[in-house]
Amino acid sequence: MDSSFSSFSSSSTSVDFSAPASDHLPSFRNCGSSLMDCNGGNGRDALGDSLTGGDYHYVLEDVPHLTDYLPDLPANLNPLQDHPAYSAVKQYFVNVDDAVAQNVVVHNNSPRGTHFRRAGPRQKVFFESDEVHACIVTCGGLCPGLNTVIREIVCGLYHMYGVHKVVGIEGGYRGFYARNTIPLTPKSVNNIHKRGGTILGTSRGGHNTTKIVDSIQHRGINQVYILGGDGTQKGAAAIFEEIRRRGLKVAVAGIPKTIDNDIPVIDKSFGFDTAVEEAQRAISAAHVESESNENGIGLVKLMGRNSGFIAMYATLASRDVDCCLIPESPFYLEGEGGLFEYIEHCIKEHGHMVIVIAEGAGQELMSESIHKLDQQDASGNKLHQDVGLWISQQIKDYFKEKRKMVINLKYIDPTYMIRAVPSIASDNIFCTLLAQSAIHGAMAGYTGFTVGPVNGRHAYIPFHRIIERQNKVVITDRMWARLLSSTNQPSFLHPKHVSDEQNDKNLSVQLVSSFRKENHVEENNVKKLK
Ligand SMILES: Nc1ncnc2c1ncn2[C@@H]1O[C@H](COP(=O)(O)OP(=O)(O)O)[C@@H](O)[C@H]1O
Ligand SMILES: O=P(O)(O)OC[C@H]1O[C@](O)(COP(=O)(O)O)[C@@H](O)[C@@H]1O
Ligand SMILES: [Mg+2]
Repeated sequence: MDSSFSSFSSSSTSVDFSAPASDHLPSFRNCGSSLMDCNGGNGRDALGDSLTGGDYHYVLEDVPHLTDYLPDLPANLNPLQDHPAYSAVKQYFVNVDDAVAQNVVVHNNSPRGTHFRRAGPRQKVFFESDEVHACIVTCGGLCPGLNTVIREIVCGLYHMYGVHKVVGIEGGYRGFYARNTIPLTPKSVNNIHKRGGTILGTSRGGHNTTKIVDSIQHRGINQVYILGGDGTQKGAAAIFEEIRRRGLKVAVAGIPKTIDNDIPVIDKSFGFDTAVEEAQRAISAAHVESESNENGIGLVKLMGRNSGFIAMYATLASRDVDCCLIPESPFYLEGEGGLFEYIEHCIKEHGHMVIVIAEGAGQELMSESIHKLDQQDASGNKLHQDVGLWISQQIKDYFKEKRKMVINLKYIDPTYMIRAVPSIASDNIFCTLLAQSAIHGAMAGYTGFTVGPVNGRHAYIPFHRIIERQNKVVITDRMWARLLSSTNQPSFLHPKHVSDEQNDKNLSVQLVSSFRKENHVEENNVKKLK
């Protein structure tokens, strides 16, 4: 095998079709969490030669199908073929072997690499319309667009597939076993997309796989639509495994929700654009305040627990921001090239400045200067200390005590306002497509998948690819370089400290401490912070 192939096979269960067609087993591919014969006797269309025996280095990271463990499941023709709106569409159904490439930037000798099954309606469905009993649950933090996805799942099931039994699970995962369900109809959800939040309620914690699957089984639910972030998708994967173990005809579909944009593989999560848009209002306010006061500093804290995408994109969009601090890019306060020096430069040069800080930035600095509290939320996510308040105080103290300068710092914390708003128009369309892709996948018998755009095309992605890591800003990528060039802020890093391992979770700390050691910043800095 060509050694270059290894970089394309990020999952340990990936199957390599790189060998010549005659050499490999054409019916094998990666079906979610286990390797299966997905081609024989399972009622599914066989994969065409183009998928399995075509060009070299083609990997399909496929999702499970109900017929993988229920081989005698009968298929029916998709009712959409008689639907007045869709039947006129040329090629409305996706081809059975359509796949979406994970890598679209290639060289003339590149392997074809990893692909995901393309989302969309299939000619064959594995559920009769009147047999479907679907449920929808929303888990984790809020995100603009949740209600739109709920609405579009309900309306899509009703209007595209004639499904009339859809219920909502109240209050996140624990609602499966602790609450009654809410009947959902196109009428009851008609206006919900105009509201922020989730009409179903949400929660952290409370994931009990056995109790949840008992409830699904007991209620006769056979399609489960799960809206949530990385934690939720882990929970969805556990639910799917238990359903498969029990041999139930229940499709489990995940719809990725995260305002932090921390879910990997997909291009972007819904609500993210709304959040960036809403953040502009806070940044503009910070700019106005800072411009109007002598030595004004406007400081805005935005969400981003481990990933700084909202801060980065809001900064790039605004152009009013002079410094953006994110969890992925360590920084330091004092000394040459530090934040304080840069603030002083901006104030002297322009008379004011705007700083955007993501909530997860600078946590390692804070823990050096204040008592560290190792707290978690009910889902096990690390609870951060308020970096906005902390850094405001650090800046004020430094300029008052060390520089004898009067500064006017205005701290704006719009975090919950940003995620509680209704989604903007482009997110509404995105939510609609996600909901419809999820419905088509479940009706076609796929299960154990998350739906999302990969290079602009919706795909079914196995859970393990979604939950194996978090999506982070790569500070050696062009986007971060664009940000640095737009704000003119220091990178806070010596180039030699930036390695390929930069997304290692310990790297922030390593980078900061190695920088300090080499530049003798530690003594001066940490003591002063204390
Ligand atoms: N590893 C896990 N296994 C099973 N369930 C999980 C796991 N991590 C989180 N969950 C559940 O998923 C739900 C949402 O997780 P959380 O991390 O709060 O939000 P998000 O899904 O937005 O990341 C919670 O109900 C939590 O109990
Ligand atoms: O206060 P809450 O509701 O726990 O939410 C805070 C967290 O929720 C988020 O907005 C999103 O997190 P999730 O996507 O994991 O739900 C984070 O940015 C933030 O740290
Ligand atoms: Mg999360």
